Amino acid sequence: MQKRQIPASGGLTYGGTSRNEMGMTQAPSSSRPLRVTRAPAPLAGTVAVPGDKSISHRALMFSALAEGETRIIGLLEGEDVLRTADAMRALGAHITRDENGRWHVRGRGLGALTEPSDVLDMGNSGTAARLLSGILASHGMMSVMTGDASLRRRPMKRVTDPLAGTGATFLAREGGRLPLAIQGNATPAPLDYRLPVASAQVKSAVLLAGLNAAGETRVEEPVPTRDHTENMLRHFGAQVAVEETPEGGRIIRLQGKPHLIARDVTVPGDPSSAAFVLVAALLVAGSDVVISNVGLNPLRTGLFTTLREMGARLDITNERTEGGEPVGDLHVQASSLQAVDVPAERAPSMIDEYPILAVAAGFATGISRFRGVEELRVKESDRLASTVALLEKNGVRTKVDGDDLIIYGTQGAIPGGGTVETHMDHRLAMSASILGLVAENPVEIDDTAFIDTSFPGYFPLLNSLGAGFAA
Ligand SMILES: O=C(O)C1=C[C@@H](OP(=O)(O)O)[C@@H](O)[C@H](O)C1
Ligand SMILES: C=C(OP(=O)(O)O)C(=O)O
Repeated sequence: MQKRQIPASGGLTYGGTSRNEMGMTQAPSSSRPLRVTRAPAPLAGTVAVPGDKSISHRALMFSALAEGETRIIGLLEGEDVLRTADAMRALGAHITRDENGRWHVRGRGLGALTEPSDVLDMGNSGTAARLLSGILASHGMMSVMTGDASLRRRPMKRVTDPLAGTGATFLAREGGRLPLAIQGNATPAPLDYRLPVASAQVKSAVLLAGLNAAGETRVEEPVPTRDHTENMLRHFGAQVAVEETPEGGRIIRLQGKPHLIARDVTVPGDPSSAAFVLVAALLVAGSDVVISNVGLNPLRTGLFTTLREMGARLDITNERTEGGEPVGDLHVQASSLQAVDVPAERAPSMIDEYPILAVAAGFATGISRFRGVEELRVKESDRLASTVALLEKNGVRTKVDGDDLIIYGTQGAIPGGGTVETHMDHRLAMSASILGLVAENPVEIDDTAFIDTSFPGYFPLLNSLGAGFAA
C-alpha cells in the first residue's frame, strides 16, 4: 500500500487517485480491497479524529482571499482538502505546511486571484468544486474545473444557475456536469437567492460570489444548513447578518467588498468522521471509548441527537469554544439500540451520517425510518442506492418508500458475508468496515482507498482501539 505524502509547497501525490501531466485525475491507480472480520475484543481507549473537512476547505479558500498570512492549526490533510490547497495555489495564493503540521496561507486579497494556467482538478470533492465555483465566477478570469469519475457525475447546475446571475458564464457538459469552463466577471452583480434544496455548498457558493460584488448578497434557506461559511467570513472581517424566518428557515445577508484580513484558524475534529468511531463503539459489545476535541456546531450534530433517541450511552464532556466553534469530548459506551424515526428537517444536520446510521439501525431492534433523504442520491455515490445495497448484501432488509429509507433491524444479528461495492464513496467504505466488525460473517469491501479523501489514518486509529482491521 502506497502512502500519500503531505506536500511542503506543492506536488501532491494521492493514495487513491493519480494525475497525468495535464493535472487531470485518472481512474484510481490501485484499489484497496479489504476483508473485515468481527472485532476481536471490545474497543477501548481515547482517540482524536482528523480536522473538520468543511472548515478546512473554507479556511484555505477564505485565507487565500484575505490580506496577510493566516495560520491554520489542525487542518484536515485528506485528499479532498489537499485538492483545495492545490487549487488555491494555482490561483496565486502561497500555501505551505511547516514541520509542526501548521499550514500557512499568504492570501492575494479579494478580487486579486490570478488566472490558473491549467485545469483545476477537484478530485472527489463536491465541496471544493461548488464553493470554488462561487469564487471563480466573481473574478475576471477564465478557468476550467474537473474532477474524478464520481465528481463528474454530480450536479453542478445547482450552483451555476444562481451564479449566472453575477454575469459569469459557464460551459458544462449535459446536465451541467464537470468539466466546467467558467468565464468569471470582475464586477459581479450581487445575488438574491432562495435555495431550492437544503445545501450548505450552494449557499456558500452564492455568498462567496457576493464577496467581490458591490452591495448586499442575500440568501434564504428554507431549512438551516451548516453555517461555517457565515462564521468564518465574520472571523476574517466580513459583515454577515443572519435572521431566522417564521417558517424555521434563515436569511443571510452579506455586505460585499469587505476588507478580509488574515486570521488564525483552529480546526476542530470532524463530527462526521467521529461518527464512525462512535457507532463502532456503540455496536461492539463492551466498548468504552473517548473521542476528544470533536466539533459540536449544532447544525452538525443531528446524528448525536438521533443515536441518543435510539438509546445510545453518549456523554459530551469538556465542552468549550475553540476558534469560534463549540467543541467537546464524546464518551461512548456500547449500548443496546432501538429503532428510530428521523424527521426530514433533521437531514441537513446529519446529511453525511446516514450510511453509518443505517448500519446502527440494521443492528438495532425494530424498524427505523429515515425521512426525506433524497439529497443522498447526489453524493459521491447514489447513497440511497449504495446504502441499501450495503445492508441487503449483508442480510439486512430495507425498503425505499419515496424519499424515505426504511431499515428492518436485526436485533444485534447482522448476518454479513456480503461483498460491498463502494462506488468511489469514502463514507460507504467506512460504513461497510464498521458493519464488518459486528457482522456474523466476514464482509468484503471492493475498495477502501477513497477513505483518504476525508479520514486519513482511519484504520490505524480504529486499530489503536482494538478493532483488528487487517488494513
Ligand atoms: O458545505 C459543506 O462543507 C458540505 C455540505 C454538505 O453538502 P450539501 O451542501 O450538498 O448538502 C455535505 O454533504 C458535504 O460533505 C460538506
Ligand atoms: C458529501 C460529501 O462530501 P463532498 O460533497 O464535499 O464531496 C461527504 O464528505 O460525505
